Amino acid sequence: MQQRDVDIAIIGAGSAGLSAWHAANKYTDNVVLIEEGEYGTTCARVGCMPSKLLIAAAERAHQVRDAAGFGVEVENVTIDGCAVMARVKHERDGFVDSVLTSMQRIDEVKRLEGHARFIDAHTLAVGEHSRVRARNIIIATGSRPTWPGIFEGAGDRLIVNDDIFDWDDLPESVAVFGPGIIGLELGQALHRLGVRIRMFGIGGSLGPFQDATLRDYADQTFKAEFYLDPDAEVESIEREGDQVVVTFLERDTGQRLTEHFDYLLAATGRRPNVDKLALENAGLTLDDKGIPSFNRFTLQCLDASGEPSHVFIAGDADQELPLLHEAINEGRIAGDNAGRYPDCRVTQRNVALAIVFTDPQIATLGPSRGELEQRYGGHGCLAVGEVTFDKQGRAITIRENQGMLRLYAEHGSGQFLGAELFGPRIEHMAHLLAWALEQKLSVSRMLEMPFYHPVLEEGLRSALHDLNAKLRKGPGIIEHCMECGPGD
Ligand SMILES: Cc1cc2nc3c(=O)[nH]c(=O)nc-3n(C[C@H](O)[C@H](O)[C@H](O)COP(=O)(O)OP(=O)(O)OC[C@H]3O[C@@H](n4cnc5c(N)ncnc54)[C@H](O)[C@@H]3O)c2cc1C
Ligand SMILES: NC(=O)c1ccc[n+]([C@@H]2O[C@H](COP(=O)([O-])OP(=O)(O)OC[C@H]3O[C@@H](n4cnc5c(N)ncnc54)[C@H](O)[C@@H]3O)[C@@H](O)[C@H]2O)c1
Repeated sequence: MQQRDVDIAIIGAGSAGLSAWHAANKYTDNVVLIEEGEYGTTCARVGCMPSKLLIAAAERAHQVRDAAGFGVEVENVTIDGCAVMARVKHERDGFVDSVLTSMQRIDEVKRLEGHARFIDAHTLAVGEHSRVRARNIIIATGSRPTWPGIFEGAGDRLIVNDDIFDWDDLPESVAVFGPGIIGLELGQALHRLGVRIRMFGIGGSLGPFQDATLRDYADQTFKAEFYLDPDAEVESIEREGDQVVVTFLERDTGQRLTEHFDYLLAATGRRPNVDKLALENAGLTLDDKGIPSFNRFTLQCLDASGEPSHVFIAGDADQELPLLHEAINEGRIAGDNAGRYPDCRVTQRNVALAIVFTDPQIATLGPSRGELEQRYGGHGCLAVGEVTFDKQGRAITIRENQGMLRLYAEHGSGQFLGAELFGPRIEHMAHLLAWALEQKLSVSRMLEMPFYHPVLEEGLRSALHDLNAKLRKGPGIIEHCMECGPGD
């Protein structure tokens, strides 16, 4: 049994762990990075990057098929599933390689391979081979997919996102369970690549939407493209030969259908990897899901008496905002504070920003609609402005005139509070709005910003006009805005 004494031990060499490692190394070179699985990060291996590669192929297929709408005839569009997957895997391997190359800068003696668990508040066991005693510990263990027991009926035809990126060819059919972020992104991409899909949800929830108006709009939009039932009645899931047999009531007809699929994709949420850390030995306060309670500005976990401890948590492991940029920011804050401990600094956190790479794209920024309702709704202080893209000029020119924006602001101050967005190329507009939110701009001030013509952001300007009118700080757009160009 190897015994190590270190200043800082980091559990997990994912995006949060690597970011923590770089920050902590500015304070001490006695840091150890512990990893139980493959190096390369979830983001590069099975998350953000391969999913966006698959989506990019699907977008191209969709554009080619849609070309006829512009008078451009493309005949015999075929999808070569093997070529699609070969590109996904080739580019994915490139992203993983770049992570592995940067990891080579970490001295081998500073890495430990094996599963880490707490022996006591300052001691970790790593596999059966090492014990690490650390002044500070950073938990950066990420998350993993989770699914209900009924899916087990699918046997080894039950897959998660990781499995898709191992395929050599595209299958004929997939039953997608969970119209959340992963389900919508991957399900729509598979559909556009010619895979027969049905998408089943539970309780009506769809993507990250909290705004019911927007959720209904998006539901109708996606439903027009592929079979989607966010509140599905699935009666059974069974295995038959090499296939999964799903019996369900069809959304519009209520008819009982039994269909065969090659796979069942479970996209029903992720759980943080904190359940196998023996946290009961760490002397921390745990919440009702077994996740350490922590301060989001220092990333410090609370000890059993509720005081800031020497243990930190970052990335998907804390489940607060399971997104890549948050994992990196949190890793940096945790690494920095572990290095400074006990003189930990409170760090400014960015406004929440999340983008879903469906078509139309989805984005949320600022506090959720639920939080805003709680803070402002009951007092009649929340104003909502909206616009649809149906008649928006630029969106019509590119045949992407589907979508709706819902923007929120505070009555009185007129301050912009956040938004839920669904529309063409929303990733860019979401950044503009997140930056405006960071700057604490009022809606009137945002309307003073330059808007080019003809661009999708003119749709945003219309939503801002509507919001400003709801705030009673300016006129709404009654008909077409005379100051604007056509199709604002
Ligand atoms: C399909 C998919 C698509 C996504 N797309 C996006 C996107 O477009 N944009 C975006 O912002 N986010 C996206 N995400 C989310 C993003 O990938 C995660 O938020 C991010 O990768 C989390 O990083 P992390 O460091 O917390 O976890 P990870 O990168 O998973 O690292 C955790 C590491 O800890 C290790 N570990 C766990 N337990 C132990 C232990 N006990 N001992 C030792 N090691 C351990 C694991 O093996 C793992 O390597 C996506 C996720 C998925 C699944
Ligand atoms: N573009 C991005 O930034 C991106 C992309 C992918 C993943 N992610 C991250 O990964 C996280 C996890 O994504 P996810 O899609 O797995 O989780 P999610 O929470 O977004 O969605 C899970 C969905 O599954 C549904 N569901 C739950 N149980 C079900 C059941 N029994 N049958 C049918 N549906 C069921 C839920 O109602 C929900 O709609 C996200 O929260 C996000 O932070 C981000």
